[in-house]
Amino acid sequence: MPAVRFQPGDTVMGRWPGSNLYYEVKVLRFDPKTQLYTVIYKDGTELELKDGDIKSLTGFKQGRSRSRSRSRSPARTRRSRSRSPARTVRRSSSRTTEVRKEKFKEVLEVRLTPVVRTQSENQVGSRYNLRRRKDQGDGRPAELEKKLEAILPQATPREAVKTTELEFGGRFGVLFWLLFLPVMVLALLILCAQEDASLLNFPLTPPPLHSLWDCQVFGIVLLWLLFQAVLSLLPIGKVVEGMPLKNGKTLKYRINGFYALIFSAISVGAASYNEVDLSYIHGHFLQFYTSALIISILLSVYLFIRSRWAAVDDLAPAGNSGYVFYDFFMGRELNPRIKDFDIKFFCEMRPGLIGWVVINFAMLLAEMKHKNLDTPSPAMLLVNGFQLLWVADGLWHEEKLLTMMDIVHDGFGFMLAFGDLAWVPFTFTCQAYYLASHPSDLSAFWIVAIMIMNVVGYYIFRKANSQKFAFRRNPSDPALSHLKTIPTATGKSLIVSGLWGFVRHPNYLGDLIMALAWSLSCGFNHVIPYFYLIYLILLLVHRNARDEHQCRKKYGLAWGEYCKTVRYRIFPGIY
Ligand SMILES: NC(=O)C1=CN([C@@H]2O[C@H](COP(=O)(O)OP(=O)(O)OC[C@H]3O[C@@H](n4cnc5c(N)ncnc54)[C@H](OP(=O)(O)O)[C@@H]3O)[C@@H](O)[C@H]2O)C=CC1
Ligand SMILES: CC(C)CCC[C@@H](C)[C@H]1CC=C2C3=C(CC[C@@]21C)[C@@]1(C)CC[C@H](O)C(C)(C)[C@@H]1CC3
Repeated sequence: MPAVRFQPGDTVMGRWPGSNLYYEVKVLRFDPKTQLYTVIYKDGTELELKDGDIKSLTGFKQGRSRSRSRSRSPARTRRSRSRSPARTVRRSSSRTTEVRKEKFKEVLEVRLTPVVRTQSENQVGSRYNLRRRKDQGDGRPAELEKKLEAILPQATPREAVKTTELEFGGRFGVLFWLLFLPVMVLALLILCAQEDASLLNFPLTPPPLHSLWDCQVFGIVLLWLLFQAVLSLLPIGKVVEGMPLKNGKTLKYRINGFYALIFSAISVGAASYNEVDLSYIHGHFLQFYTSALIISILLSVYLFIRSRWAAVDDLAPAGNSGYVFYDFFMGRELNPRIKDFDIKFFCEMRPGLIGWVVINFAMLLAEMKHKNLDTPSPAMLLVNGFQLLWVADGLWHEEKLLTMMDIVHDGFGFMLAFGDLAWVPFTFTCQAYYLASHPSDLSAFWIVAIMIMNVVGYYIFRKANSQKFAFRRNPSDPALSHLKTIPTATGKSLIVSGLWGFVRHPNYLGDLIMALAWSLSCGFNHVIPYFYLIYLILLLVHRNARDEHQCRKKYGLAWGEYCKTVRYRIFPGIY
């Protein structure tokens, strides 16, 4: 075990996680169990750092002066301030490499700007705002980093950081979820199909095997996945870069989800026009679910096995505890790819999400067929319309997913594979599945009220998400100049006015209002159509807790101040 190099109270240079920037920090404590130092930055942010991410002040300064004495031009002497020793140590190769590295350091050099805020801005007084010099958010550092990677000798392989904070009930909790979630979806579908869909009427005998398995259905599901994969690979739509990874590199993604939706709609429409009976999906729904479940399990096993060969930098921070079931559930690899095909991004946005809309349409046809209707019921039309809008919106804004926790932080394991391929298409469709065989007679008043509710929810959801995305992309956008913000030590600010000043997650609130509108469309006869709403409340409350935990770590005191300014989490009036 390595010796403890620093003591509480020592002032050292600490690397800012995920970057090559070093700031002066004070050591607060060392945890021998996790081998992590808790350090405090000048703005009060507390973080846990590995030994390798801490340099002694003297070593750091020596590194700096060594590099200064080697510099020839005064300009370079000026630039060599706040230089990372890690980079100094690496400087052993040719002169050309050195010159290129100097250029790179210039970009990474940081500036400490005291931020003085006014009385009206919550009396914060002065503090430091750390910004990358010359990085105006135009992607130049990432590009330079890539060039640098290409010219530098390979760095010593790093060890993966072990996941110590276990979520979802830890190693035993995930065992429960692994078994419970697939069974719960099955139970939900069985109940939905019953004439009396009351919870009290749940059949106690298990369903016969033939109602769960059909080779043809399995083949159709595979074909659907293949069809969506081909659509995702079509050279249509722009190619964008994702968020920088731990090693500073970025991955490229083709954004063509909305085209895929249109192609899929045309294909399904053409099939229906040519008398392909889509209500087949309704009649074989359990078999479709079992097929999707099996595929998600096989995919998770494949992902787990291939993660053994993944590079340290490609591992997700949350899925590397060393406990097999935990890591299998959470996912070890962050962005598993086969060549340029990103499996996680594909699964999140395509087969399940577009499948959801197709299944809804199949349920609409099944309702008309079974109830001998010339037109679908108003409730079925509302559910189909609302959910199509939600899916189309998601695919239209597909690029924004690249900044979300699921892509940036979570590994791709059973939770997301099952969630994307089985949970989304078979539980999110539960309202349409329910309506296909249960009536919901809505009065004109209710129809209008539900439509208004969905419009209000959608407005809040879209405005909040778009505002945050636009602000993150360009905080100095004149269109956003009316927003009040709180600066943080990372250089990013937090919006504290408008929707983001009303509650801390207005986008969740909007999503929940929409979910309520969808459920209300199904009437009050049974609780089953409210499943989606209940799931979303639980998921978003939990997600909110996870996100706030991450933000507290990232933003330290500034986050605490944000919480004091914007007191409610998701629901106004509830802390
Ligand atoms: N139907 C479903 O099953 C689900 C739907 N969703 C929906 O997806 C959407 C996105 O959700 P999700 O990714 O969880 O969360 P958010 O889009 O809310 O992202 C949270 C992040 O936003 C940034 N942030 C938080 N507060 C502020 C602020 N005041 N100002 C600026 N930035 C802030 C922080 O990241 P940073 O500072 O690093 O930028 C934080 O980590 C939501 O609308 C949600 O309803 C989500 C999950 C499931
Ligand atoms: C198995 C579980 C109990 C939970 C699984 C959860 C996942 C299915 C969802 C977690 C977050 C999601 C999001 C979307 C789809 C569902 C999952 C993966 C989303 C990509 C759908 C499209 C939206 O527009 C969105 C806002 C981008 C969604 C983001 C979160």
